[in-house]
Amino acid sequence: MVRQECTVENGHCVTGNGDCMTGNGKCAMINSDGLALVSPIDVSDMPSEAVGIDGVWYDVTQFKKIHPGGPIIDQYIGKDASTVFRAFNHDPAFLKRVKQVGRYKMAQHACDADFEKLRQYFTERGFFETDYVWYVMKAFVAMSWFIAGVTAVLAFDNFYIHMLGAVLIAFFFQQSGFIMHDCMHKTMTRQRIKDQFIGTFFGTVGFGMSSHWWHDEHIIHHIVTNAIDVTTKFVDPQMWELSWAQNEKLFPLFSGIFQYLCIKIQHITFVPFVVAIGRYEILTDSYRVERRWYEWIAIVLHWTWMIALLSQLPSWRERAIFYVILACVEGLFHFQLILSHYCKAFITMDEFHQVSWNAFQVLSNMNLHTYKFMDWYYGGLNFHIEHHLYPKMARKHLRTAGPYVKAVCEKHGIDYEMLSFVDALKKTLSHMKRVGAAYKYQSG
Ligand code: HEM
Repeated sequence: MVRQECTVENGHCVTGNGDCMTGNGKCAMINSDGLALVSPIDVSDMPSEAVGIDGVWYDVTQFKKIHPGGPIIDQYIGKDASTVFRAFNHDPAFLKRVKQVGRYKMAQHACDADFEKLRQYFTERGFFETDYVWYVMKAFVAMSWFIAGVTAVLAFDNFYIHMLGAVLIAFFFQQSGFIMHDCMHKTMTRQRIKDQFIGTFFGTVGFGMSSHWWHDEHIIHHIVTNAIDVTTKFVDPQMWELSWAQNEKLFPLFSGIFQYLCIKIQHITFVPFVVAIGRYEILTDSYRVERRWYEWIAIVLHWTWMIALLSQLPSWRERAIFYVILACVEGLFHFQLILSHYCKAFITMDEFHQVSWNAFQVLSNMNLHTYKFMDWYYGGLNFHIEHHLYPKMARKHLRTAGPYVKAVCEKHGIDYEMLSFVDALKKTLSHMKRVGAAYKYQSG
């Protein structure tokens, strides 16, 4: 950690920890990624398990057990959660459910006020509202891929058309995945139960993975993106795999000769692994953990239609090839999420609570540069920085939000990165190679 020159306005440090009382411009601490750090809050007199919002401690000892956002709230006990509370569009009225148990001195990052102003501007422009006509079209597109895929299997007696059917079904999976993503962020009807139901229809019955399992992991991924606590082995669950380490900070989680060999050749295995086993991995991961009966009904429904479709193919060989093609094409779609994060900043949980949450969302994300007409293919999530900063924003508005977010980043010197898919892949592969080379063997 080093000290950086900081900007002083009206006697206050506007770059870093807000303690620049001397005005000598040398007081803000920055970490190795160049992020300004604020001093940790003094919690010595915090009376109970409390979360800080806008300078007030709220006792969550009981509430955390029923918090709809899940146990991730634990990570904010004794911490200031004002930014993340707003990022998930919590209604301030929710706070009436919890008791105030004290006050604390907030330390603010200069950029946060601008990101918040942007939120208000986007709210006024209706970016957090649902366009139902747009969603009807999205559902129509997804179902069209499905009908085309099924028709290719049922109406033709030709091997190659059957395999084309596998590709079409993979596109149905992709579009269903995006709709499930919206629903699990509650950005469709914006009503919890309805969105979860629609999300389960597209994500579990359609795509085949447990949508609620995915939601539970995804919420954590959004809040502690690219973060790790080595002591407790707590890590962004969507950003770590057993077979590669995309950042040096993940090294303590790996050991043994098998993982050593995997990491050493990770830049070679990365693409084939994602394509060939990505789908099987995500499905089996979700089945291993899932215990909710309604999810299991949806999983059975998925396999019912899938087996019924496969049974229409003339031989076991053709069925096997069909599913492998379908899984590989769907595996290709996984790159989008991976490329948006893998070569970006990683952070320890200690530092995580000292940096600006907004600034770190920008630094731990990358946008994919593409033409507007291709947004359907990326589900609009090619504007991943905007999605992470404003997870409740309707995805049809992410592209429009882009230039505004970029302007705030430029104002505050935060590196806003946007690369083409090919450049992002090249950068990720050379990053994986460099990280793999740095890994030293650790016995298990
Ligand atoms: C005392 C403070 C808090 C209260 C009273 C509270 C309350 C709530 C409520 C009522 C919801 C449901 C909103 C809805 O369905 O529209 C919710 C959702 C959520 N909360 Fe909190 N929350 C608090 C703090 C936090 C903190 C500190 C975090 C981050 C670590 C967080 C993360 C979330 C997330 C991610 C969701 C959305 C879950 C989803 O979309 O399924 N909350 N919270």
